[in-house]
Amino acid sequence: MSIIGMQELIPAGRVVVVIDVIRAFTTAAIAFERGVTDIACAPTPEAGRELRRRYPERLLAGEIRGLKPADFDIGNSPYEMSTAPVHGRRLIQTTSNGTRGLTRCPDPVALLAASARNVGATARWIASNHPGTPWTLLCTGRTAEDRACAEHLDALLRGSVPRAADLVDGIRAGAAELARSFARRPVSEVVDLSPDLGFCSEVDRSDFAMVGYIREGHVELTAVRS
Ligand SMILES: O=C(O)[C@H](CS(=O)(=O)O)OP(=O)(O)O
Repeated sequence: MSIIGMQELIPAGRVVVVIDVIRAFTTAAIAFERGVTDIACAPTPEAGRELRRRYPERLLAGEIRGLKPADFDIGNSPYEMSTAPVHGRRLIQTTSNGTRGLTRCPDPVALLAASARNVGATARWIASNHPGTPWTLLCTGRTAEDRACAEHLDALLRGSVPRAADLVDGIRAGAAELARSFARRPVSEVVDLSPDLGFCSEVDRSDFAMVGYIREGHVELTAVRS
């Protein structure tokens, strides 16, 4: 049982949960809530574009340095995803941290993507499907929100009852750290997280785990209710 960062090795024989609260796996959770059927996760923008050449019917979502590239259909924004016409669509998602983290897990017992939005459903899926298997929780960001989500999930998996309010405090602290770092960028590169933070802070709004299957060099996420 461990909580690790992106630089650390992932031990074999684990259920691996890749965590990205701000914003990749909050965006992915909203996509599934709105009727997306599956999400092919790419580690880089070029890999995402390559997947779109292979699957032209899919929408391409994601960011480079937090901003939507002109040739992408949707950014990495939960707010934007909450209004995009995506029902019944298949997506490709590529982001700086979250989708890259998913591809760091070569041979997990099970692979999941999580944010605060589906942390409880993630714990229930693991308890139902892999009781007794050790877990590794991979925080893809360096700021406080992923660590807070990992600690919340770790507590749930151990049978404790963590406080949602503590997780929300961690998300706010992480958002403040990110805002300070964005403020140092040139104006044209500043990312405005404010429309997204409410979505990122809604603990347990999604009632599904996002389970990943490794297919043809990428990870395919589907929403699984337990
Ligand atoms: O879009 C995001 O929130 C980040 C990119 S950045 O760190 O804000 O530039 O990507 P994610 O993979 O969602 O952490």
